[in-house]
Amino acid sequence: MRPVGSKYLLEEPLGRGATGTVWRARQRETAGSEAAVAGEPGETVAIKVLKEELANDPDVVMRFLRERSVLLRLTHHNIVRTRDLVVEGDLLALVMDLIEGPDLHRYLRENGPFSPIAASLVTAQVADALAASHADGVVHRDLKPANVLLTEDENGMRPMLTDFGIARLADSPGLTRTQEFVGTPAYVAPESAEGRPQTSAVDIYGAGILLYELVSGYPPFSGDSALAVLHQHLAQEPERPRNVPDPLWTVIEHCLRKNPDERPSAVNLARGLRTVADGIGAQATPQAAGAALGVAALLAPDPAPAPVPDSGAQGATAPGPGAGDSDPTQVLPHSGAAPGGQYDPSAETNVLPQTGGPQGGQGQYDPSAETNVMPQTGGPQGGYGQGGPPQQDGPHPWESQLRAARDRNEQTQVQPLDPSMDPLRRRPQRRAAPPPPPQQAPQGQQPYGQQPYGQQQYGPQYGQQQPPQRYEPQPPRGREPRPQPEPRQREPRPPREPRQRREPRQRSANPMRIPGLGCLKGCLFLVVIVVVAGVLVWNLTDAPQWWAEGKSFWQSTKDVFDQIGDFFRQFNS
Ligand SMILES: Nc1ncnc2c1ncn2[C@@H]1O[C@H](COP(=O)(O)OP(=O)(O)OP(=O)(O)O)[C@@H](O)[C@H]1O
Repeated sequence: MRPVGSKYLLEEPLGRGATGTVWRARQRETAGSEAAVAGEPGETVAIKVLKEELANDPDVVMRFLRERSVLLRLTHHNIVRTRDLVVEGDLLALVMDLIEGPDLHRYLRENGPFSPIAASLVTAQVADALAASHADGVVHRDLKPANVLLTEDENGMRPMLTDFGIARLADSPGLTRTQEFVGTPAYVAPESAEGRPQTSAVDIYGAGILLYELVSGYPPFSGDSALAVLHQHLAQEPERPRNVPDPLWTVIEHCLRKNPDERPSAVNLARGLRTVADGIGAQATPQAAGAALGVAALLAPDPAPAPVPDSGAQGATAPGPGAGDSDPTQVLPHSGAAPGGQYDPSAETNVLPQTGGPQGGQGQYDPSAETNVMPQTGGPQGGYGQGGPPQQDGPHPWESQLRAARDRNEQTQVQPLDPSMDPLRRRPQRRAAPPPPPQQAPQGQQPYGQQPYGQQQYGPQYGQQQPPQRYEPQPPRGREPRPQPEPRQREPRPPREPRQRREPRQRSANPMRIPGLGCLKGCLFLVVIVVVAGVLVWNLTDAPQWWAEGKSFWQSTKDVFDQIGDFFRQFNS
């Protein structure tokens, strides 16, 4: 088990994403006052260990430190709580509450789409989480089913939004220096795709895509390359799935407006979705049904959406052809086309190469726009705060703070582990072989049930049309291994001996195949041998004479016994 800081021990990898690996971990000691949750020794937690590329990027590290208090104070019923942030040597880690349930992406894959009511209620809770974070000035920016974990409480399934602030960390000037774009093509808002300034409305767009996917089983825009998907976000209107009732479609359509100013605020989205859920069931009162039909009136936009710091600073985001959006989460630029062509809803945060657009955008970072709570001890020196490209040379303005943070943790380091024993070097094991990719229902086709529209969608209860909608806690399941490059530190394996090619099985030259002939042949062969041997013995030896003698011997023996028998018969009579 690998220690993280002095307080935590990594136990088992839970999964790997674009920005790092999430581990099940255990608390060794109560955390200090810098942690949001002190915790108890022995408590289980989840720890996201950020990737080396991120941990080694000074800009990411500085953001990590600066945003520490923002992340730690973000608490809500539907947000996975960040308990602590750890900086240890070259390791950056977020300590979170451990959520035992699956994420929405996996749940969808295993259980199929939600009923319109269930989809509305789940998304309403996600909107609650967004409303709380937007009120705090925090925009998620990577809303997608994989970032919504499901837990269960007394009220049933509870979605918990995770990965807050991670997209922001990954989207550092340091990384954009390398001409990359962080995002998940299927969920990227048009303004993000174009590199325009972003606000909290990008999360509403993400919520709209998520809602669409929950109710249909597939996201509205797909294609054989990330570029194709991004173009659809920009230019194509989503096609309405047939099972979506009018009021729910009104909500989805508002969330997916190309113009961010026309999307509802998170608060209004949550309210609208609950109104829809109340009004589309078979047992809805006429009043509730009427309110649901008038939901558009509830979907007023946010008059003061939270801005995304640095947004619009990345330049254009048109990814190069072949930047397949079905690739697994990656941080390094893609090369080559996506295997399989079509968009895979399991696609995770992708980092897409940028092939054009305004240059030097990454230099427009404005520290004042950050939701920064930690005192800034000096602005970036002529670097990303000045509009020019970030300075790589010279000490980073935050370096002393970083060193102090590292020093705090360095003393807690335990003996370095043998690389082969180091769980950080191991690949996640828990996932079983990935199930076959979900079949995308053809556009406009009913994904579940065959009932005509109007009968099926107005089920009285949450999940009525799809009984397995409630999340049943399941025994620990394997997690699918993601195709990842081998960790760099691993010892090179000795080249394997090429396997000996097996000789193909020889078959009889006889083209006629008689079943059982193999055995029959053996028997016939034996009979022939016995007959030939008999003939030879009969003709070449004195066997006929022995036979005659033997015969006469047996005859004489028989005569003796006959005489004895006669004697006794006479004696008796
Ligand atoms: N707090 C948590 N408790 C339990 N499991 C978690 C927690 N956070 C994340 N996970 C799981 O860990 C895995 C990896 O999470 P991560 O956020 O790195 O992946 P991702 O969202 O697919 O990637 P990314 O958004 O970085 O592309 C996911 O399967 C997720 O379900």
